[in-house]
Amino acid sequence: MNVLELKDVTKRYGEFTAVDAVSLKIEKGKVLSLLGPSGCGKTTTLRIIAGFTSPDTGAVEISGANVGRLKPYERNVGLLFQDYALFPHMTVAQNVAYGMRYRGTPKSEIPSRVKQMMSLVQLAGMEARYPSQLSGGQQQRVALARALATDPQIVLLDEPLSALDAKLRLELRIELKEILRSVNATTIVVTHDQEEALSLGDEVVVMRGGKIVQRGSPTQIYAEPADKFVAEFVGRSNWFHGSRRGSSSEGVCTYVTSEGLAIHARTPLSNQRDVVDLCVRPENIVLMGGATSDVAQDVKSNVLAGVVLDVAPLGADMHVVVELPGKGRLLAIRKNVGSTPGFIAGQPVHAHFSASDVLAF
Ligand SMILES: Nc1ncnc2c1ncn2[C@@H]1O[C@H](COP(=O)(O)OP(=O)(O)OP(=O)(O)O)[C@@H](O)[C@H]1O
Repeated sequence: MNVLELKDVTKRYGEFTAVDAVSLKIEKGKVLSLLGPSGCGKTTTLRIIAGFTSPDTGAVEISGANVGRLKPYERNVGLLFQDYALFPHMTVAQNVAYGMRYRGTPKSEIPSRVKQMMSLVQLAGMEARYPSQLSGGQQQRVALARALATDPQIVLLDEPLSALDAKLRLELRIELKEILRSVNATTIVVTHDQEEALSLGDEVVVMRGGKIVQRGSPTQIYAEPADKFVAEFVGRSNWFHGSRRGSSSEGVCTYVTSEGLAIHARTPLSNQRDVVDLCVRPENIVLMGGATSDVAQDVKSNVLAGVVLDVAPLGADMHVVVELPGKGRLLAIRKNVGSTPGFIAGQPVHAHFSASDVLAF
């Protein structure tokens, strides 16, 4: 059963189309991340669902009912918006209770519900404080408690963690995920941060220019991006621009870059164009030391000779930049290297990656 359905929703501001024929369904208990660059229409989509903005065409249905005529407070929606701060003159408890009073929850039930919400967001005991007496992270947790207090059919979170510093952001992200799962909240979370989108969402919807360009599981979005935009926007990548040489062998085409690099890529028949952009994820590149490669290069693998330019040990991962003399640079990421010896700048290496790990657009 779909808790929310958007049917062909369009919103224009003058000549400008902010949301362009967006259709979307979300099932009960699922978390959907809406990801895209600034200005792609994420917030407008959320505002349309919440009822703050009316679409020009299309329909919004919540649990099968068209809510087009309902005011925001009449829609059973919980909100945590960027510009929807806590009320500074109200205590934490009053803030959390706010939506319940509005929605006509019996007065006698409110204190116990506030208590329940405070313990859910791990702030029990802070009910009497004012927002100014809380840290940024605590304020966001109160805002989340306020959004969830009415047990809404759908929870809309717009950049819920963006105001926090990096460490707190990560901590609260994990907590947010747990809380949403524990109350089985059907949620749309808007973010321009790809890591946040991939880690929070059961599914990710990528938007560009008001349109949905791809919807899929976090793994699909990363491993099978629908186009160059998604591949560039989600995750890190190395790019080559190549022209096809000869015909394909076993589904693998060879492309030559303007710098003269030959790259083999497994490309579906439908996409064997003459000029393509090629993408290799840094995690798929294996580096081997030594000036000569013992691995025979066949059409299914790529072996590029280079020299280590820079090594950045980033915790468990190691980022290695390789200079391909006269032919550009490559970033390789070695995961979970732990205490294994790394590479050093100036060291000759060979970068190996399979043709099936090369995406062609
Ligand atoms: N009330 C308005 N009047 C005119 N243009 C608007 C209005 N609201 C939004 N827009 C435009 O619509 C586009 C989409 O805006 P929206 O806020 O939905 O983007 P977003 O993807 O949420 O971006 P961000 O990540 O920066 O918040 C933007 O180009 C914005 O300038």
